[in-house]
Amino acid sequence: MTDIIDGNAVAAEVRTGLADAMDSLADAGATPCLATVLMSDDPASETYVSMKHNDCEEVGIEARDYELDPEAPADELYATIDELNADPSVHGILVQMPLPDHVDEREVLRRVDPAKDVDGFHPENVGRLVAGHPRYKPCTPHGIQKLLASADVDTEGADAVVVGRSNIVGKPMANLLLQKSETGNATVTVCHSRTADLAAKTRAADIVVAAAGVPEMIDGEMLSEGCVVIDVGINRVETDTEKGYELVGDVEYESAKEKAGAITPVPGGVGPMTRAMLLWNTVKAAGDAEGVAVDLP
Ligand SMILES: NC(=O)C1=CN([C@@H]2O[C@H](COP(=O)(O)OP(=O)(O)OC[C@H]3O[C@@H](n4cnc5c(N)ncnc54)[C@H](OP(=O)(O)O)[C@@H]3O)[C@@H](O)[C@H]2O)C=CC1
Ligand SMILES: Nc1nc(=O)c2c([nH]1)NC[C@@H]1CN(c3ccc(C(=O)N[C@@H](CCC(=O)O)C(=O)O)cc3)C=[N+]21
Repeated sequence: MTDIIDGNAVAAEVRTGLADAMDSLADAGATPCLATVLMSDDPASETYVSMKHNDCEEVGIEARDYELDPEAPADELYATIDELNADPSVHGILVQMPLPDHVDEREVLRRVDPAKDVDGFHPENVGRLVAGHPRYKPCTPHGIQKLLASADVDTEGADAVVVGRSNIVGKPMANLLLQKSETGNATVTVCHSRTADLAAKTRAADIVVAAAGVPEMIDGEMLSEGCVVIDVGINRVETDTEKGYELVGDVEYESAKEKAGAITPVPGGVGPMTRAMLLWNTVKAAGDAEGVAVDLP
């Protein structure tokens, strides 16, 4: 029987598990606060930001919403970040990606105070992760670690293939799996659009993490019997339905499910975990900033 890894359920456990830390912070008179900054009118980005606000409300994190006109000068965004960096009541800052073309994304990532960088994208936090002493793990790979643990997947000595080498998913995922730690110790191969024979790599893998952004590119033929499949892809594919689109992953779910020992669905797999780990990082940020020891799930 294939184990369908339920991201909604594991994410709900993470949110419930944050209650102890929230209590410790409340005892110290502190309320964690996340500021989200949206400079886009892309409907998907708007949906994600509003879901993040709902999540915050559920666990008692204060969420502040900053919205900038996508046509506004980049300096306005930089000034907003500076203001949030300087505000001691803000513990975490999330600048929703992608940003308009005229904004220098690298400048944005450098500009966020690394102590408030709950995405884990600042070069200092990236360096700490690679060096093996992370402060904030990027939410998607961190969430995937929790999903693997929930399904009792032993990464030690496993052959893991990560498809995709982006700074927000592929690279940090590969680094975490490689880490000399309980949730690492895998032998990691990172594939990308120039990989010569992707199917040969994925077929040799015990764990496949698909994060390419190409709908259903990995099918059952490309997988070995009993492997673990983590589908990060969130692709909107047009349909005749009322919504006008359907979400599909980077994995062809039906054929992959026949081969896999465990698999994450889309939606309801990695996505909810990304949001849950954002809360986790925000509570950690608040604990660090307020000098309160917090017990995190
Ligand atoms: N579930 C969640 O919480 C999240 C989901 N996502 C989703 O995950 C997917 C990936 O996101 P992100 O990492 O930001 O994407 P990027 O577009 O930044 O990176 C995609 C990576 O996949 C590689 N790639 C593209 N096509 C192929 C191919 N045919 N074969 C092998 N590799 C390929 C690219 O290679 P190259 O470097 O050579 O161009 C690149 O390294 C998207 O669908 C995104 O929506 C993203 C973040 C969070
Ligand atoms: N600074 C920044 N940090 C991010 O973490 C970040 C970002 N920018 N830009 C975009 C990507 C994408 N991302 C998702 C998070 C949750 C779902 C999610 O919750 N998905 C639900 C479905 C959502 C729906 O219904 O549309 C699911 O898979 O079940 C998806 C995608 C975070 N990202």
